[in-house]
Amino acid sequence: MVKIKLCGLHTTADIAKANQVHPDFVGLVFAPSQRQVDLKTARILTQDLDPTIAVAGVYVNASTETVMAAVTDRVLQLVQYYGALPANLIAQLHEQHVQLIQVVQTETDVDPEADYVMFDASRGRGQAPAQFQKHAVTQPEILSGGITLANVQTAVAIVKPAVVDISSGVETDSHKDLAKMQALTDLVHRL
Ligand SMILES: O=C(O)c1ccccc1N[C@@H]1O[C@H](COP(=O)(O)O)[C@@H](O)[C@H]1O
Repeated sequence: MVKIKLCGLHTTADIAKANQVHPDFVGLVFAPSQRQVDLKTARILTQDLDPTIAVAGVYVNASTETVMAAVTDRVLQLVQYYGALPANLIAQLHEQHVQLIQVVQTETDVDPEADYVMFDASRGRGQAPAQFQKHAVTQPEILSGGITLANVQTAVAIVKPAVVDISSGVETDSHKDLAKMQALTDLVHRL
Protein backbone atom coordinates (compact mmCIF):
# COMPACT_ATOMS: atom_id res chain seq x y z
CA MET A 1 0.00 0.00 0.00
CA VAL A 2 1.24 3.46 -0.85
CA LYS A 3 1.14 5.78 2.16
CA ILE A 4 0.03 9.40 2.19
CA LYS A 5 1.26 12.54 3.91
CA LEU A 6 -1.02 15.56 4.05
CA CYS A 7 1.08 18.66 4.55
CA GLY A 8 0.60 22.24 5.68
CA LEU A 9 -1.96 21.66 8.42
CA HIS A 10 -1.99 24.75 10.61
CA THR A 11 -5.34 25.03 12.40
CA THR A 12 -7.26 22.89 14.86
CA ALA A 13 -9.90 22.47 12.15
CA ASP A 14 -7.20 20.97 9.87
CA ILE A 15 -6.24 18.53 12.63
CA ALA A 16 -9.88 17.48 13.13
CA LYS A 17 -10.11 16.77 9.39
CA ALA A 18 -6.90 14.71 9.49
CA ASN A 19 -8.26 12.67 12.42
CA GLN A 20 -11.34 11.91 10.33
CA VAL A 21 -9.48 11.05 7.13
CA HIS A 22 -6.53 9.33 8.77
CA PRO A 23 -3.48 9.86 6.53
CA ASP A 24 -0.27 8.06 7.54
CA PHE A 25 1.62 11.31 8.08
CA VAL A 26 0.82 14.99 8.45
CA GLY A 27 3.23 17.86 7.89
CA LEU A 28 3.58 21.03 9.94
CA VAL A 29 5.49 23.77 8.12
CA PHE A 30 7.99 25.61 10.34
CA ALA A 31 9.51 27.39 7.31
CA PRO A 32 8.21 30.80 6.17
CA SER A 33 4.89 30.08 4.44
CA GLN A 34 1.21 30.99 4.52
CA ARG A 35 0.92 27.68 6.41
CA GLN A 36 3.72 28.34 8.88
CA VAL A 37 3.33 27.27 12.50
CA ASP A 38 5.51 28.08 15.50
CA LEU A 39 6.47 25.59 18.18
CA LYS A 40 3.70 26.71 20.55
CA THR A 41 1.03 26.15 17.86
CA ALA A 42 2.61 22.83 16.89
CA ARG A 43 2.31 21.65 20.51
CA ILE A 44 -1.38 22.54 20.59
CA LEU A 45 -2.10 20.94 17.20
CA THR A 46 -0.25 17.70 17.93
CA GLN A 47 -2.01 17.29 21.29
CA ASP A 48 -5.29 16.96 19.37
CA LEU A 49 -3.91 14.70 16.62
CA ASP A 50 -4.62 10.96 16.57
CA PRO A 51 -1.32 9.56 17.94
CA THR A 52 -1.20 6.88 15.23
CA ILE A 53 -0.64 9.62 12.62
CA ALA A 54 3.06 10.53 12.40
CA VAL A 55 4.05 14.21 12.35
CA ALA A 56 6.75 15.63 10.06
CA GLY A 57 8.17 19.10 10.65
CA VAL A 58 9.08 20.95 7.43
CA TYR A 59 12.23 23.13 7.55
CA VAL A 60 14.14 25.14 4.93
CA ASN A 61 17.81 25.87 5.67
CA ALA A 62 17.14 25.79 9.41
CA SER A 63 19.87 25.40 12.02
CA THR A 64 20.30 22.17 13.95
CA GLU A 65 19.28 24.08 17.11
CA THR A 66 15.99 25.23 15.54
CA VAL A 67 15.08 21.73 14.37
CA MET A 68 16.14 20.06 17.61
CA ALA A 69 13.98 22.45 19.67
CA ALA A 70 10.85 20.81 18.20
CA VAL A 71 12.38 17.34 18.27
CA THR A 72 13.26 17.46 21.97
CA ASP A 73 9.80 18.88 22.63
CA ARG A 74 8.47 15.56 21.27
CA VAL A 75 6.14 17.11 18.68
CA LEU A 76 7.79 15.43 15.65
CA GLN A 77 8.45 11.88 14.50
CA LEU A 78 10.08 13.03 11.23
CA VAL A 79 11.91 16.07 9.91
CA GLN A 80 11.54 17.12 6.25
CA TYR A 81 14.59 19.22 5.44
CA TYR A 82 15.21 21.49 2.42
CA GLY A 83 18.76 22.76 1.87
CA ALA A 84 22.28 21.62 2.69
CA LEU A 85 22.07 19.34 5.72
CA PRO A 86 23.95 20.63 8.78
CA ALA A 87 26.77 18.16 9.49
CA ASN A 88 25.44 16.81 12.77
CA LEU A 89 21.70 16.92 12.09
CA ILE A 90 21.01 13.32 11.05
CA ALA A 91 22.95 11.84 13.97
CA GLN A 92 21.09 14.05 16.44
CA LEU A 93 17.71 13.15 14.90
CA HIS A 94 18.48 9.44 15.00
CA GLU A 95 19.60 9.71 18.63
CA GLN A 96 16.07 10.96 19.35
CA HIS A 97 14.50 8.24 17.13
CA VAL A 98 13.33 10.86 14.62
CA GLN A 99 13.57 10.08 10.90
CA LEU A 100 14.88 12.40 8.19
CA ILE A 101 13.09 13.14 4.92
CA GLN A 102 15.85 14.69 2.83
CA VAL A 103 14.58 16.96 0.06
CA VAL A 104 17.09 16.91 -2.80
CA GLN A 105 17.48 18.24 -6.32
CA THR A 106 19.48 15.34 -7.76
CA GLU A 107 20.29 11.75 -6.80
CA THR A 108 23.88 12.75 -6.00
CA ASP A 109 22.64 15.01 -3.19
CA VAL A 110 21.21 12.07 -1.24
CA ASP A 111 22.82 11.37 2.13
CA PRO A 112 23.07 7.58 2.69
CA GLU A 113 21.82 8.08 6.26
CA ALA A 114 18.57 9.77 5.17
CA ASP A 115 15.46 7.70 5.90
CA TYR A 116 13.32 9.01 3.01
CA VAL A 117 14.16 11.00 -0.10
CA MET A 118 11.94 13.62 -1.73
CA PHE A 119 12.44 15.59 -4.97
CA ASP A 120 10.22 18.61 -4.42
CA ALA A 121 10.54 21.84 -6.38
CA SER A 122 7.03 23.01 -5.48
CA ARG A 123 7.39 23.87 -1.77
CA GLY A 124 3.67 24.17 -1.23
CA ARG A 125 2.87 26.02 -4.46
CA GLY A 126 0.99 23.20 -6.18
CA GLN A 127 3.53 23.00 -9.02
CA ALA A 128 3.98 19.60 -10.64
CA PRO A 129 7.18 18.85 -12.60
CA ALA A 130 6.92 18.98 -16.41
CA GLN A 131 7.33 15.19 -16.31
CA PHE A 132 7.27 12.79 -13.37
CA GLN A 133 10.29 10.49 -13.34
CA LYS A 134 11.62 7.45 -11.49
CA HIS A 135 14.72 8.23 -9.43
CA ALA A 136 17.66 5.90 -8.74
CA VAL A 137 17.62 6.04 -4.94
CA THR A 138 17.90 3.27 -2.37
CA GLN A 139 15.78 4.96 0.29
CA PRO A 140 11.99 4.99 0.04
CA GLU A 141 10.91 7.94 -2.12
CA ILE A 142 8.22 10.44 -1.20
CA LEU A 143 6.42 11.75 -4.29
CA SER A 144 5.65 15.44 -3.97
CA GLY A 145 4.93 18.59 -5.97
CA GLY A 146 1.58 19.51 -7.46
CA ILE A 147 -0.07 16.17 -6.76
CA THR A 148 -3.85 16.21 -7.23
CA LEU A 149 -6.69 13.77 -7.77
CA ALA A 150 -6.17 14.27 -11.52
CA ASN A 151 -2.49 13.24 -11.70
CA VAL A 152 -1.81 11.04 -8.67
CA GLN A 153 -2.42 7.68 -10.37
CA THR A 154 -0.13 8.47 -13.33
CA ALA A 155 2.55 9.93 -11.03
CA VAL A 156 2.52 6.89 -8.72
CA ALA A 157 2.71 4.50 -11.68
CA ILE A 158 5.86 6.26 -12.94
CA VAL A 159 7.67 7.11 -9.69
CA LYS A 160 6.61 4.08 -7.60
CA PRO A 161 6.92 5.98 -4.32
CA ALA A 162 6.50 4.67 -0.80
CA VAL A 163 4.58 7.80 0.18
CA VAL A 164 2.64 10.54 -1.64
CA ASP A 165 2.86 14.04 -0.13
CA ILE A 166 0.21 16.65 -0.89
CA SER A 167 -0.51 20.17 0.29
CA SER A 168 -2.19 22.44 -2.30
CA GLY A 169 -3.96 19.49 -3.90
CA VAL A 170 -6.07 18.96 -0.78
CA GLU A 171 -7.02 22.66 -0.49
CA THR A 172 -9.82 24.84 -1.83
CA ASP A 173 -9.34 28.62 -1.57
CA SER A 174 -6.19 28.01 0.54
CA HIS A 175 -8.08 25.98 3.16
CA LYS A 176 -7.74 22.25 3.74
CA ASP A 177 -10.75 20.60 2.06
CA LEU A 178 -12.14 17.56 3.85
CA ALA A 179 -13.60 16.02 0.69
CA LYS A 180 -10.29 16.29 -1.20
CA MET A 181 -8.35 14.99 1.81
CA GLN A 182 -10.68 11.98 2.05
CA ALA A 183 -10.73 11.25 -1.69
CA LEU A 184 -6.94 11.43 -2.07
CA THR A 185 -6.25 9.40 1.08
CA ASP A 186 -8.67 6.66 -0.02
CA LEU A 187 -7.31 6.64 -3.57
CA VAL A 188 -3.62 6.56 -2.58
CA HIS A 189 -4.28 3.76 -0.08
CA ARG A 190 -5.79 1.68 -2.90
CA LEU A 191 -2.74 2.10 -5.19
O1 LIG B 1 3.60 23.93 2.24
C1 LIG B 1 4.38 24.89 2.31
O2 LIG B 1 3.96 26.04 2.46
C2 LIG B 1 5.87 24.67 2.18
C3 LIG B 1 6.74 25.71 2.42
C4 LIG B 1 8.10 25.51 2.33
C5 LIG B 1 8.62 24.27 2.00
C6 LIG B 1 7.76 23.22 1.74
C7 LIG B 1 6.39 23.39 1.83
N1 LIG B 1 5.52 22.36 1.58
C8 LIG B 1 5.90 21.10 1.05
O3 LIG B 1 5.81 21.12 -0.37
C9 LIG B 1 5.12 19.95 -0.79
C10 LIG B 1 4.50 20.15 -2.13
O4 LIG B 1 3.47 21.12 -2.06
P1 LIG B 1 2.24 21.08 -3.07
O5 LIG B 1 1.49 19.79 -2.83
O6 LIG B 1 2.81 21.15 -4.44
O7 LIG B 1 1.44 22.28 -2.70
C11 LIG B 1 4.12 19.76 0.33
O8 LIG B 1 3.52 18.52 0.36
C12 LIG B 1 4.98 20.02 1.53
O9 LIG B 1 5.70 18.86 1.90
